[in-house]
Amino acid sequence: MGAVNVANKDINVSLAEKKPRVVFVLGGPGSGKGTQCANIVEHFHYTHLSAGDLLRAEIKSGSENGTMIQNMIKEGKIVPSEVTIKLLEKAMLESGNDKFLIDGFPRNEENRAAFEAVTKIEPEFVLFFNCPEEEMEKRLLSRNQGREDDNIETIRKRFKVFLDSSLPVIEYYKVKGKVREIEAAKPIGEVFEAVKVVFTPKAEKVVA
Ligand SMILES: Nc1ncnc2c1ncn2[C@@H]1O[C@H](COP(=O)(O)OP(=O)(O)OP(=O)(O)O)[C@@H](O)[C@H]1O
Ligand SMILES: Nc1ccn([C@@H]2O[C@H](COP(=O)(O)O)[C@@H](O)[C@H]2O)c(=O)n1
Ligand SMILES: [Mg+2]
Repeated sequence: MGAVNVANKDINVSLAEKKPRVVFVLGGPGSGKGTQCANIVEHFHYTHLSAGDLLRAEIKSGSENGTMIQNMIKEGKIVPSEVTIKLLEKAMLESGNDKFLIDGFPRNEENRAAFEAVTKIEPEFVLFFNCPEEEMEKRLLSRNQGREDDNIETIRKRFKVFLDSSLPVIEYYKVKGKVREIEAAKPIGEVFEAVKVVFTPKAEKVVA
């Protein structure tokens, strides 16, 4: 345990030293976070880190936390922050980049406060994909990526967790003036046009 703590401390010191730029990408399940992050990476050269993808990779790796994570994901529940933050820190350090899209995190107040306390990183802004539930449900049920949580029973649980636990985090950042809200119930290209405006520096924006 001691060695683990020492290793974590080293990671935290170097992340704090690096002061990476972080954008949190939030929105309900199926709102298009991953899809739009892929576009942002291509155009703006961020590194995309999906908390859900990191957790799924952890299950596949045979880690000691794998079974716990798998059970939480099947139930649409939020994995303890300690686990997710360690995965994010490791991925950030290994990437070599200094700007990150952190997708699907922070998912609740515990995620938010723990990340800030451990990394001392404040997001530049929060990109929020706002999408009606019926559109998200339709997308998730036809995603066909073999995800164990893309079934109607788990989807409903995920929607409830989003409303109860994730929306308050978005509200927290709204009060701080950090939320950039995108209407996500449009075709992928149209959504990305709105995203581009958020990422384009003010000086480069063409005045009509
Ligand atoms: N604007 C859009 N219009 C129609 N379909 C979309 C749109 N954006 C994404 N999709 C499709 O919806 C599904 C969910 O998208 P995506 O995986 O990007 O969502 P997500 O927000 O990352 O979901 P999750 O939180 O479950 O990881 C995918 O099959 C994707 O191709
Ligand atoms: N901060 C997070 C993010 C995700 N999870 C768990 O993973 C599931 C899938 O997440 P996606 O972003 O890929 O949809 C999610 O429902 C949670 O069970 C988490 O615990 N903490
Ligand atoms: Mg996703």
